[in-house]
Amino acid sequence: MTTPVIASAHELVKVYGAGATAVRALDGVDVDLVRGELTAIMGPSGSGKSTLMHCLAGLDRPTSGTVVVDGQTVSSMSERKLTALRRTRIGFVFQAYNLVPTLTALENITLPLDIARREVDQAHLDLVVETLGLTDRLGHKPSELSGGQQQRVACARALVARPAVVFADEPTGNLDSTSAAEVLGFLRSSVDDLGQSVVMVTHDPTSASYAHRVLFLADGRLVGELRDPTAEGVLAALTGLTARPTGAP
Ligand SMILES: Nc1ncnc2c1ncn2[C@@H]1O[C@H](COP(=O)(O)OP(=O)(O)OP(=O)(O)O)[C@@H](O)[C@H]1O
Repeated sequence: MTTPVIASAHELVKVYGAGATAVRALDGVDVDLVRGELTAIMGPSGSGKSTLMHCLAGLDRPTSGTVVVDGQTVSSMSERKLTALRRTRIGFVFQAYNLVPTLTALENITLPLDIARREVDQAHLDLVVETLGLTDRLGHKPSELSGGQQQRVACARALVARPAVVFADEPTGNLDSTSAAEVLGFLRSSVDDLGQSVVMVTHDPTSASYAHRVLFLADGRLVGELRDPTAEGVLAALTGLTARPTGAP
């Protein structure tokens, strides 16, 4: 049975370093992320957004607390199982695209499936490629593509294996506003039309307004959320957060 929760954190704590220089990047985060939604994580610089995403995605181990993704307890998994989970059930989109320069767009898109020796579902590949407007760019190398096109290739690569959830870390951080709108529109339609679940870290209120739900972090804690946000609403919430005195509850 599929639950409505695709990923959850319970009493999640992440401390970097030790002693006087220790940094409590996450300070007891409890959250359920809903399947079939685009969730944005926002907050001031250093509030723990990337750390939360990395712990949820199994890229980083929490100091304490529990992370469950797609029904599996990631926080206590062996490294070998975690690698398998990341490869088969989780898709990633990074700010820097991370495409292989010597491969064509198509080869980049199918690379994770090729590495996992899984067959390409041609109909799904065609759908993803068409939705992303990449059909006539498949034979191009990354250096022959614009930044927006490269990021769309990275999105296609994340989606083609039908992961349970896609984690995107500042996916539009390097893009102009037109390309950013295309990529965000696609991430949203991958949820609305393809049934994907997507979690995205962003600094940008306009980007966050594409989400179904925005979570706000401050000082390693979840301090609020907005449903069906507007860019203005997100900006107002963020302004309230940055105006908080340091260490305020
Ligand atoms: N590997 C690390 N070692 C030590 N401290 C770290 C490490 N990674 C993050 N931190 C610290 O943990 C805190 C949270 O960092 P994190 O990168 O999660 O914040 P963020 O909200 O994503 O910030 P930004 O918006 O600037 O990217 C910060 O104080 C940061 O300096």
